[in-house]
Amino acid sequence: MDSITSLSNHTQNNHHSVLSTKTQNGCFDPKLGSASSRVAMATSVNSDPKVITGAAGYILEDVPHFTDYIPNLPTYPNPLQDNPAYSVVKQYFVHVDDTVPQKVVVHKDGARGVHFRRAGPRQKVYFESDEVQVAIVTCGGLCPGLNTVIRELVCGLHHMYGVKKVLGINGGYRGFYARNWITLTPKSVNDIHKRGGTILGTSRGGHDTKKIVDSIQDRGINQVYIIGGDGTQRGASAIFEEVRRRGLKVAVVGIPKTIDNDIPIIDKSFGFDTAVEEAQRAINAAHVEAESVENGIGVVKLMGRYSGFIAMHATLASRDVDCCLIPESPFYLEGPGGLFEYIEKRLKEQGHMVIVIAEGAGQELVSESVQSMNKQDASGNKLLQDVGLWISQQIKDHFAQLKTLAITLKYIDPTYMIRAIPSNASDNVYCTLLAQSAVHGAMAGYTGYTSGLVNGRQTYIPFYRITERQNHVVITDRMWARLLSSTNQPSFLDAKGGNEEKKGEEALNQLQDGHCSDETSVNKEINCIYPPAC
Ligand SMILES: Nc1ncnc2c1ncn2[C@@H]1O[C@H](COP(=O)(O)OP(=O)(O)O)[C@@H](O)[C@H]1O
Ligand SMILES: O=P(O)(O)OC[C@H]1O[C@](O)(COP(=O)(O)O)[C@@H](O)[C@@H]1O
Ligand SMILES: [Mg+2]
Repeated sequence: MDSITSLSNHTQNNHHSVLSTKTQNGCFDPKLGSASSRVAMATSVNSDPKVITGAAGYILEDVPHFTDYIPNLPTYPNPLQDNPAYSVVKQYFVHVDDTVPQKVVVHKDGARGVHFRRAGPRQKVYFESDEVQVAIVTCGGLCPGLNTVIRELVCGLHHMYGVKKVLGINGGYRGFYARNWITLTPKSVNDIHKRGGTILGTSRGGHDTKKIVDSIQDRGINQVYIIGGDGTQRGASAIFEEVRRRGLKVAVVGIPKTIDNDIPIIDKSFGFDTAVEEAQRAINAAHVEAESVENGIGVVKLMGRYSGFIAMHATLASRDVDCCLIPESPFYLEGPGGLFEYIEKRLKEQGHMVIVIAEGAGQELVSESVQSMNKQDASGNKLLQDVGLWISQQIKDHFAQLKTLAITLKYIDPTYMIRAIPSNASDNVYCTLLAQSAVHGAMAGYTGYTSGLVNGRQTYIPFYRITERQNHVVITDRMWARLLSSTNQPSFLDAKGGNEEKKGEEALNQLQDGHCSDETSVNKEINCIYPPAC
């Protein structure tokens, strides 16, 4: 990097928060804090971020490399240069200075802003093919495309780099030290992309980072591919730090998985399109049922614990939905501007209606009327109450009391159906590129990164940028405005509790703080209103 200079690491420490709740001996124990309290408790104990600055406000948030902590490593020519498929491709190897901007909307005098390292094959690699020993693990909830990523890691390593020793970890993180490992070959994974789930199995719940690294060391593993969501990537970051502390030449690579699309920075997560497509089937069914009777109401509950992306996109895609309720947009039932008033209006106008509700929506309302559970799952994620059932009952009770409008309500809950299926064609291509990019980076000596798509380009993103926050639908962005204008539903901003004022204040504060949402391209185009902050 000729033209750029490295920024003092000390000035960058504030970027780097570790979101793990660890016990003193390196275990992640979810009982020590909920997902949100974990964020609040974050302390900075990890290696410093690599931030490089250049002319005109250029910033590269770079990823670690073996050479940062292991001196005098030998390099080898990339075997792809002799591969007939790739050797003819002009500029197949990625230039060392290629980076990808986080924001594509720029202003004439604006700073160039944050960039990430472009993914892809490098001219030199840091492993000889027969030296490489790989472990692959899947953790957290299911997501369409997990098997495709596993397949393409195995096949990519084998066909592009001649790597033959690939092992699969059974049942998530704990499988590193508590289960037998599985040998993976191009033959054994040949058909797996046609199946939903993960052939490796998965799990939630705590694990012991030190035991995982012991086991990596004992088995001579030098590349670890970790497929999982926000919790998993936090775990991967801790594994990387331990590997680095021990000075091991082991590439720790994350591949972001989340059906909720709640991982920041990346355009969108794999399996998201498939899930939205599958959700259409439930919405169609709800629409058919609702349309077929007088004053029919169809309610569909979709996944989305803290982020309503699936509900928002399924609604926008379907055009049959009259109201979409997500965790980011509080709503209320009674009174002017409330849900009941809107339902009455829609039924009078068109005789039926469809409501899509994300599982994390309206949890505060459910807690008010049902005794709050405040429980967590094995990983410390909040366990939600069934808002779909709750809202269906509330609507039924309301119209039963009203007596002027007899409704028929059908509740459809396709929750697990949208994530337990194989990925569709476009997600399969996406999974392939993600897996191949992950492999190129590890072979080139990069480590401690998540492989992700940013503005349509494959990149390597440092773990701390992936784990520092969650991606949410920004209800002051254009995408949510598009949804409101497509469904004509109330914005629920004029709540009795002065909701409108509060929301307005929040939006203004975000702008005054210089906060620009860097959500996925799903709503990225909207980001900035005040150029200097971006
Ligand atoms: N804050 C954390 N720090 C370290 N590891 C974590 C953390 N949260 C979760 N994990 C680990 O990641 C795994 C998956 O986490 P989970 O939250 O269930 O799913 P996801 O990764 O899909 O969000 C768990 O088995 C757990 O051991
Ligand atoms: O029943 P499970 O397996 O805990 O999964 C339910 C949760 O999984 C999710 O799909 C998210 O999972 P991840 O955090 O693993 O991405 C949520 O939408 C849902 O609340
Ligand atoms: Mg998660």
